[in-house]
Amino acid sequence: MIPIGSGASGTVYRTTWNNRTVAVKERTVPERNGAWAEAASLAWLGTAVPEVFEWDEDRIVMEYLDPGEPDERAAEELGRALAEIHAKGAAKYGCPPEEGPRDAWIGPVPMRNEECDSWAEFYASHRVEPYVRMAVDRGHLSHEEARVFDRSWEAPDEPPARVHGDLWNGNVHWGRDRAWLIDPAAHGGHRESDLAMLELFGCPHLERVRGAYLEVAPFADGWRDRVALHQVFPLLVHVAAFGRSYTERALAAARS
Ligand SMILES: Nc1ncnc2c1ncn2[C@@H]1O[C@H](COP(=O)(O)OP(=O)(O)OP(=O)(O)O)[C@@H](O)[C@H]1O
Repeated sequence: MIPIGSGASGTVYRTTWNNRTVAVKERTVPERNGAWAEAASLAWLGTAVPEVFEWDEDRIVMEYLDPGEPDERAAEELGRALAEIHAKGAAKYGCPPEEGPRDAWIGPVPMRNEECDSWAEFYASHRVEPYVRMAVDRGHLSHEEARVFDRSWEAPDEPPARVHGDLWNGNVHWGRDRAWLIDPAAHGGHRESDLAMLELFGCPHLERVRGAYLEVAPFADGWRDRVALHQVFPLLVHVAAFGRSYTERALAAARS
């Protein structure tokens, strides 16, 4: 077992399994449903993701992805793959991945997938309020600051998309001649959210990824003005999980 990466939830190893080279992600943090949610998310997205061969509560055995360098062609292909995934759709905003758990995780904190009739309701109830509460409880947000998040969240009415759900730069794996999506927290969501999250901490060739995406699946007018709104959720997760260094940015996004 050769360690090849680690993150919030565990360590990833390269090893041999049934005569093939695989990646095994072992959970060092006991997260109920963690492996289940990730395995179900990977299967549900089904495009540009590693194949899952086997999983149990403590580990996922999946296709090993050779490492490579970001390049423009792979970035454009990634944009088109993302459009393809989104277009697979979802039954409702907030629905869990097929055969996946309602109670999942986003990084080191819990994330609940609960069906809602509108994106605005889903976003307020399950992607904003729980993390505002968590951040306040942990002393990372004052009660006065918390009120900034007590607002309505509006994005153009679209059918729910099948979203990756945790699409920050670290969850794009640049392989040999292509890019892969790893570590999803998939659910029925708004497709603008994935692209907005990818922009949050930057991503190599982001313009290429987004350009290729929009060529296939344009967003409604005004999407640039909504990037901050979609970034409120991942920023709040950072505030709740890691503390006040993200508070000002989260507040600014919510005020925009
Ligand atoms: N299938 C794979 N093949 C090759 N390398 C992989 C594979 N899956 C993950 N890795 C490597 O392991 C690293 C950590 O993986 P991953 O993001 O899934 O872990 P994590 O603990 O969920 O991290 P975090 O929650 O902090 O994002 C990745 O950045 C990547 O370099």
